[in-house]
Amino acid sequence: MSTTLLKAQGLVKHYGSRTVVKGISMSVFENEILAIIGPNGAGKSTMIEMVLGLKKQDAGEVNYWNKEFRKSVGVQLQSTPFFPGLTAFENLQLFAAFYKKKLSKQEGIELLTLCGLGDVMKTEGSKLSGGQQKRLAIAVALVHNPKVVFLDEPTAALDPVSRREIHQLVKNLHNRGASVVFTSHDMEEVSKLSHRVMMIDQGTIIAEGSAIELCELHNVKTLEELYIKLTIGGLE
Ligand SMILES: Nc1ncnc2c1ncn2[C@@H]1O[C@H](COP(=O)(O)OP(=O)(O)OP(=O)(O)O)[C@@H](O)[C@H]1O
Repeated sequence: MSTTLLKAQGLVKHYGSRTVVKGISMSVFENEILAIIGPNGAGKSTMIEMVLGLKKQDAGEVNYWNKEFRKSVGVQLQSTPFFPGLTAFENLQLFAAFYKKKLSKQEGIELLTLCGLGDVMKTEGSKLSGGQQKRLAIAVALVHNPKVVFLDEPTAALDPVSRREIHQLVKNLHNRGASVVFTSHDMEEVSKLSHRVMMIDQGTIIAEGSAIELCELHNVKTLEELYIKLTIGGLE
């Protein structure tokens, strides 16, 4: 039985009169790749932000495997603001300092190269292309060698080769023992990468299990078919 690294129970979030997360419970286990999927506006990012303590929930609680969890969690949100005037490398150094980690030049070069930014280390972070900024956000999420990494749409807006590189990066993180929680709208990517899938619609979990289990259970061939079946009731 794997260790539970994080357990969220009964999370609720209201915005004005709208309830966008309606009592979601979730766990993250050691060394798993968990995909959170669902339509735009389903509540995925809000859920992740509450789990990370970046947004305050209106009800429910989140427990981590230890009180110092922030030191062991890496986060790439959908948009990461980089510090103006600082290069990609300097941004990475600055984020490392937030985690009280001294980043050697060699470590910084290796991480940026791993994230496909070897050629643009000296370019100002805020002037990188959209896809490169996404990669820098992922590098920042990994700078302190975290045990759990949350990646919110890590491959959105990336070209096909860059996507594959991010897939490899996720596999590498898993191989070195980390857990990865990611969101994506690419069902093929989710099927290939994840061990477990959590499908959210309108603020509630509508399916949970491995992609294979879920397809068998709902008698469909692909996760995309399942997604369509469960979220809009199937195509005629
Ligand atoms: N700060 C906010 N104020 C008001 N409404 C918000 C706020 N943040 C999010 N919402 C609303 O909450 C709902 C859930 O948003 P969320 O970003 O969690 O969805 P998502 O599942 O991550 O969507 P996507 O796939 O498009 O990223 C949406 O209807 C969104 O408009």
